[in-house]
Amino acid sequence: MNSKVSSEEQRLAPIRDKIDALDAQILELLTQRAQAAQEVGHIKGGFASPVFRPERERQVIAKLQETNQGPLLPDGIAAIWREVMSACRALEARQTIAYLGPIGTFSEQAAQTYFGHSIAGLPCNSLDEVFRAVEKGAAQFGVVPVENSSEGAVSRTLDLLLDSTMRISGELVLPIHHHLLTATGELNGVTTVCAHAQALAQCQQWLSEHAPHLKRQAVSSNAEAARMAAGDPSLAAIAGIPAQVAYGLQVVASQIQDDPHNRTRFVVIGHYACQSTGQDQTSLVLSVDNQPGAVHRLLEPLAKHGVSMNRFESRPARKGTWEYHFYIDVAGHAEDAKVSKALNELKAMAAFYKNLGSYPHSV
Ligand SMILES: O=C(O)C(=O)C[C@]1(C(=O)O)C=C[C@@H](O)C=C1
Repeated sequence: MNSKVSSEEQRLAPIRDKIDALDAQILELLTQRAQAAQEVGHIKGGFASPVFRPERERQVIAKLQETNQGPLLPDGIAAIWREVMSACRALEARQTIAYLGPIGTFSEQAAQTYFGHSIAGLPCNSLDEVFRAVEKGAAQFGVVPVENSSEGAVSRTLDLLLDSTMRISGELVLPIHHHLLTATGELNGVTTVCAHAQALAQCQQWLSEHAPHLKRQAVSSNAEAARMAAGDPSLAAIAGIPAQVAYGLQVVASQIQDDPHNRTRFVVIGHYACQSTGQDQTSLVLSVDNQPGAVHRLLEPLAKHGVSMNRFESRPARKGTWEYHFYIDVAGHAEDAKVSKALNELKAMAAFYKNLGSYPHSV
């Protein structure tokens, strides 16, 4: 060992001893926390009530972020306590979470980010299957994409939310970084690039500039594209790092999405109705009779009661007529006084009204 290394080791040793001692204390505290969660689990078991409480988990994280003095960043606090609560929750009952598979999709990453890693994942072949899995009780919750910052709404999810009996009980926003991947890390012999249609659209400028010769082929998911590219030297895939790792691919070019801030918003679907936390959002689907000014009038109760609208999206009602469903997110919980008044008035005016759920805003 040279003297530089040995002096570094000498200085590190006492700090590492301190870290070991702190870890032992953290483990002791985590053990006590896990035992408390087990007690909560026994009480809930007696009432046959749900294990996962998104509003409580959000409160725990928000309170810690408020009292945190640094140097840990708020995102770090959220990531650590999501995993802590995931492990504690699994002691009460491991939750099964359905998402669009196969393994390595952004949906899987979203499910693990939101629920932590102490879950049983249920990868599904389609968004329809995710909804069915939760409806039938094969999973307690599902995680589905609703909108992307570059490509807009995920229309199949909107249609399924409209027809489903399930509620939205949470949301999360995930940065989406796409990479060009092949089995060898090179493009020699590659003729076609595969990805989900949304990913191809999110990378279209980059592909036109840097790989105009590649044929573009839309497949059911980016992870499926990665799986295909792993076994076929004529294929490249566009996918994220989880898919690259899952299928043992090499990166040809990283971060090829046209918008560096590309993000996707996911919602958590299930049967659970969240209580108010003071930091909530409510998602609605509405339609109005086809009359001049009807949409404007419909939204008046929101302004009147000071409820802000976070999102407004329209989808054809799929009846062969020029009718639309409006997907609206408003700030607040449906049981908050002013939101409740606004929604009652809005419901009275709408030709169709469905509350998809009130849930805590993402932290
Ligand atoms: O407070 C509860 O209801 C718990 O079950 C405990 C706990 C936690 O670990 O803090 C775990 C699971 C729930 O989703 C919420 C919180």
